[in-house]
Amino acid sequence: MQVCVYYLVLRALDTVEDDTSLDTEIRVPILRKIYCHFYDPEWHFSCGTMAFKVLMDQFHHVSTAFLELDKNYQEVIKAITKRMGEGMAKFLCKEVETIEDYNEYCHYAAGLCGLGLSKLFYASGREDLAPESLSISMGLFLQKISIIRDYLEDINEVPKCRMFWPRQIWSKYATKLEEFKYEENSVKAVQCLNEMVTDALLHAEDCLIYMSNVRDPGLFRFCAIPQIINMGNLAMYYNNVEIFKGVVEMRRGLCAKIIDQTRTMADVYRAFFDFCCIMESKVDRDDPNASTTLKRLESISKTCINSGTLKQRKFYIFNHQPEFIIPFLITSFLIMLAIHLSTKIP
Ligand SMILES: CC(C)=CCC/C(C)=C/CC/C(C)=C/COP(=O)(O)OP(=O)(O)O
Repeated sequence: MQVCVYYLVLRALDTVEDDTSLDTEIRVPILRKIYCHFYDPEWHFSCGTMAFKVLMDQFHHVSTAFLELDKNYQEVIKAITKRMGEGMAKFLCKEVETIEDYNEYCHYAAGLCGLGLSKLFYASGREDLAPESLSISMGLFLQKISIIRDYLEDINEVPKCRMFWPRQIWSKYATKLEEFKYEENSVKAVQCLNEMVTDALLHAEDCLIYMSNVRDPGLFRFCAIPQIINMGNLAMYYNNVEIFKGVVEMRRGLCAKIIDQTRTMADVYRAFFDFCCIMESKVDRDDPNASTTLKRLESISKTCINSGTLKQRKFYIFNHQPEFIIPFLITSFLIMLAIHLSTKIP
């Protein structure tokens, strides 16, 4: 229940932050003060679209549920919402220029979410309190991959584009971030993408340490499944020009397999190791960041190998093969059946 309320509260913050149809001057005070409205069951603020609009229009359900939580949980949720709202408000008025800004923005948008979750796990008595920096890395790793994936959506946002890729990185490859949308800039766009992926890889090892310390099986799956999907997405985005053309998403079958088969830390090491191998195989030696990328991948792979748990290797690597073969076999069978039946019918 506490995680559900926490999610809805943070989703409300995100909805206010994302609604570019509202002026910054309107959104900033809402972001800064939303935590005060948890105590006012009448409060709501109409913004966002679809399910997010329903959430905002009927926010009283969230505040009612919030007030039913234990005081310990309320304090954690309130404190994180306050800090996150402040940070998001800061970045509505400021561009992400440097890598330091990028890390700071991701800290507010997701690092704090990780910190709050660790505090909720601790308050529930199911976990020890995780070190802050590891909790923050769990959020940063997810957030950075989300920012990489959303390049096109953010740049095409109306009425005003949004830019979370740091200028310090993209300015090495373009004079304007939107240049990456155009086919003729594909080579530079992919080089920039690869640098963004290489930067995100910095958080993978912290995530492995964090997850290796989670004891409760339910909480472990809650943490591990999104991180494996995240690492798989990162492998898919690396060196992939499609990021600049539309949505690139992991196949649902592979997501389902991850959800179904993730139980222990050995499953996480195996997945991270396989996705590192996939990325390694995609590194173009002429890429300006190739050696840094390879170094980071090697370091993550070593952590997985040193865990001593990699028995069933290449679990995710070869899996696309059967998924390709099955539709092929079904089609072949249907064709043969059709031929057979056509010879029987006079
Ligand atoms: C300790 C621990 C378990 C930490 C995890 C912290 C956590 C869940 C951070 C959220 C990160 C993230 C990418 C949110 C956006 O989701 P989205 O893809 O729905 O984003 P969007 O709709 O805003 O694009």
